[in-house]
Amino acid sequence: MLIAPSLLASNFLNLEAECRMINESEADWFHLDVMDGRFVPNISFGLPVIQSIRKASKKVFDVHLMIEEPGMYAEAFKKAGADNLTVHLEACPHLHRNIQQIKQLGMKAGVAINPHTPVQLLQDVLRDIDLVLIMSVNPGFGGQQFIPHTLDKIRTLRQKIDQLSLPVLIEVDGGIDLTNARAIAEAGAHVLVAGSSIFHATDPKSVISALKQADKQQHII
Ligand SMILES: O=C(CO)[C@@H](O)[C@H](O)COP(=O)(O)O
Repeated sequence: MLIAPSLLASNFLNLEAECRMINESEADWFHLDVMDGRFVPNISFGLPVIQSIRKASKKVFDVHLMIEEPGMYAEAFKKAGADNLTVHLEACPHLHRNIQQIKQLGMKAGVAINPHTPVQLLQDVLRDIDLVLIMSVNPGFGGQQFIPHTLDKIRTLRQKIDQLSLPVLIEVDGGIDLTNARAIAEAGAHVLVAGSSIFHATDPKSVISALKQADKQQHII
């Protein structure tokens, strides 16, 4: 199980310490949520912030673009330090072109889908991408409740990926904590994104370690 703490829930006044905590933890990726106030009704942070924290960590930078026209900025995010670049299916009328561009720039290509979007719509790009980001909340804000129907979407997608033997990771994002991580892992997720449950905890590193064991808990208990 890969763990990607979502920096959106971190203390922006003390980003250096938050980065240090992630570096010292068992987290695998930094999850970075970029919002434009158009595709989603919120504005977060962008290129200068990612460029700055790139100097503070060697971990994988997993950038989730909740923006319109992501193709206009793909090269800039590569230069800022993105390793994975994920665009929303709902924001991309030319999704295949966006995926090709991301891969040509040397990044892993991800496609995110909103809670109302069926996983079946990914069928014709599944062979071209490195990861699918299944949103388990409506994108735009941290601290929301996990939408239970997401579990069915994860199971359906995992079955398809296994059936085709594709090296595609399933990443799940929104409302994930220690109460639901095991169910999400059992449904077939490979990567868990968590914001509030990590950064609002008294001991964030131990939450990260516990989330990392989510797929093994049944053997521990
Ligand atoms: O992309 C998003 C929200 O749009 C997520 O990455 C959230 O930031 C996850 O935060 P929590 O739901 O874990 O607080």
